[in-house]
Amino acid sequence: MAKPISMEVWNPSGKYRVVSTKSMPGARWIRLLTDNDCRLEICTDPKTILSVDDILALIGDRCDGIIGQLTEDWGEVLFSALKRAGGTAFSNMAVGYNNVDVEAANRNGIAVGNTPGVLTETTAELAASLTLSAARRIVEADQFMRAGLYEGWLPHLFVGNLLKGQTVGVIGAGRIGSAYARMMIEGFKMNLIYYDLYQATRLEKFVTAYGQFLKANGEQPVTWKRAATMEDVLREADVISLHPVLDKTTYHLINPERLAIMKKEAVLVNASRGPVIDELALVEHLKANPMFRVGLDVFEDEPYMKPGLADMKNAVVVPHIASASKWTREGMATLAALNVLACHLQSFRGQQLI
Ligand SMILES: NC(=O)C1=CN([C@@H]2O[C@H](COP(=O)(O)OP(=O)(O)OC[C@H]3O[C@@H](n4cnc5c(N)ncnc54)[C@H](O)[C@@H]3O)[C@@H](O)[C@H]2O)C=CC1
Ligand SMILES: O=C(O)C(=O)CO
Repeated sequence: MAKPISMEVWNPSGKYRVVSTKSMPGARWIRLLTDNDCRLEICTDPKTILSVDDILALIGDRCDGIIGQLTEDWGEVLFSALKRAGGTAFSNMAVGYNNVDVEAANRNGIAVGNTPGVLTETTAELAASLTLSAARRIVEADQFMRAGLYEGWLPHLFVGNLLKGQTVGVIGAGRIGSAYARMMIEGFKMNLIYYDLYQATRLEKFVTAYGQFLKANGEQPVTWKRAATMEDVLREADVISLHPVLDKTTYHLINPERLAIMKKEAVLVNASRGPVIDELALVEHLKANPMFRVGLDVFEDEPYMKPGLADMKNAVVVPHIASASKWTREGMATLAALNVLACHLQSFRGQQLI
């Protein structure tokens, strides 16, 4: 087992030992735990991604509940160690839980929580930012400016794509996909085509009502369509944003065949999970189609990019920051603490947790 790693301790005399593998924004989550008789231990090791061995050392011989991160591998080894340490609750500080083996948690009697909802708008806003940056070549133009290359206005300088009146395609129209769709429809009057396993009834109603509003005001109404296949979205849309969960059905959902049917000047955005795109195939597609642009928040082998991606001018890349607003990150931390309290510490029954 790895040597014990550095910890910051809150409320040392608390009855329940709760561990957080990272420091998280805000003070509310700390207060919630310490006010509810928890001894909170926050790992302060500077290592960005903790290994399974590091986390085993954090769990130790006694741990009632633990808050972990999406970069960590939560499987049988950790859940059985948590069970042996007397723990019954784990919360991921994320909505995505593809890093968590829920069946292993169930086998070991560990309740699992995630933090949906508080990051919906923040993540959708970042997807919208990536869409605009890619469509209007913001990063390329910024680099050009800083390199002192600007000699004056030119008719062909950094010509990009107009969004208004174009079609936005959303794959995975859940909380974030629907919020993104609304931003693009309301903000840029785009038409919608979406693909999801389930019907996005509220989104459809919104687009219908907004279309009627535009028409009543003498403007071109926006439209929506639920696609029968993902291929329909890829063929028809000018902008495609990916928002599904990552599981077996969405792994490499964007592959060479599907890239080939997209419009040559399409914009593809991914703020879901990296492995939803076959990143090597994407690099080849970007090389062969300079007018095809992508905005990526997530990568197949984070923190790395596949060879060649960093050289592509038609790619905008940011380091998994889609949920990085202060309000959201504090909300995620608060939800994670509540998950541990609500799932595990039954003795708090009847207490006001918020
Ligand atoms: N980049 C970032 O920082 C963030 C990334 N995420 C990612 O976004 C994902 C979505 O989050 P939410 O919208 O809150 O979840 P959600 O559960 O509301 O939406 C996911 C949608 O994907 C759909 N879906 C599942 N399998 C599909 C398939 N094979 N084809 C098409 N659609 C499919 C579901 O039916 C659902 O509507 C998370 O699982 C997470 O991985 C979430 C937050 C921040
Ligand atoms: O919540 C998630 O799933 C993330 O990716 C973190 O923002």
